Amino acid sequence: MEPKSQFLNIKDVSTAFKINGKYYDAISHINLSVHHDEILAIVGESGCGKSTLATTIMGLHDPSETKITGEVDFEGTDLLKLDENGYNQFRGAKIGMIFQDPLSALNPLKRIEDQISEVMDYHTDFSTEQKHQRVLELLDQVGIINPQRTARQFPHELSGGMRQRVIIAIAIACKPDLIIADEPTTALDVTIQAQILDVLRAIQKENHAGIILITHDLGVVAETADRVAVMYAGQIVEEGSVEQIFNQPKHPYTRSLLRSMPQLDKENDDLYVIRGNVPSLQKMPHTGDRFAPRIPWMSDDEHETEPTMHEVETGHLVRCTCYKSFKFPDEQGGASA
Ligand SMILES: Nc1ncnc2c1ncn2[C@@H]1O[C@H](COP(=O)(O)OP(=O)(O)OP(=O)(O)O)[C@@H](O)[C@H]1O
Repeated sequence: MEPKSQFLNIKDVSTAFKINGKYYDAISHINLSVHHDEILAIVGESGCGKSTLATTIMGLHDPSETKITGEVDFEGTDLLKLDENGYNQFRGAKIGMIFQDPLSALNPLKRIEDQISEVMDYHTDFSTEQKHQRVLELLDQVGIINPQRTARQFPHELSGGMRQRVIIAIAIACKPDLIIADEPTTALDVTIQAQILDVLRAIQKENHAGIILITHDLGVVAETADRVAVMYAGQIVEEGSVEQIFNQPKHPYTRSLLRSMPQLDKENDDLYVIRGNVPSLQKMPHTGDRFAPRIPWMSDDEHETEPTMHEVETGHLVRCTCYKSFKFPDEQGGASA
């Protein structure tokens, strides 16, 4: 098999929001790449900066309220240098987006066909008939049973799962190389969730797209992703293949997330609860391991002062050397959780 080529390189990207006149980093010095033919999951609790990373790549921040540094190299173009017009050449065409809430992403007053055609109006010179055919093909590709009928319908006539399929159809209409899916299944029930993830996987295979899948749900990650980046408090704390992350998790945060995940085959009466909360932007520590306050039984000298990423195996990176001595209280005897 040919090695997968990387086409998105996020280099040292930080995004800060202006709060009461001062800038605070929501994501700090992110380095990450995405390859064709892969699903890269970004996981972490709410407030870790996952969506900020997605909206930074997509150029969706108001420059008067946000300070962004670094480089987002997409097939040779630094997206962060583009103005709104420049970005519009990429969004919808080479980069597709799928958000959590399909209802608010669709126009309630327009038929599904018109909403899918719109993106082609902008990025292709298809005739009306070509667009119509493509709409039917796309609806079929995302698993809609009766594309003719759905094309004529309005969003309120569709179920949540159907609407999310339509959003995916819009996102893939121009065969983008990159699809960013931010919590695409959170609003859906479990059965529909599985179907939508199947659709995403099929599209990734068919279109050779690279997909960034943002989720807080490790079950979704295990089911869907090829590679995983774990984010905590605006930083990537661990990155690796789905097998490396699930079978040999290293960072205390990754291990804590996995321990707090309900298991299908076990009684989940006393699931692990991660102490404390993700710090707010104003309270974000700038030195030391940002996760340290939530594992207070570890002593300061077990953490690096300025934690950096360490490659523990090919493609498996972990921030801070504290992973070497980290144990949960019940693994070391004595101290209580
Ligand atoms: N426009 C903004 N102005 C100020 N702070 C913001 C803004 N957008 C996000 N934040 C803050 O940045 C941090 C990261 O938020 P973000 O939404 O990226 O996290 P997330 O991991 O995607 O969480 P969720 O899963 O809840 O969406 C949070 O502390 C959030 O409150």
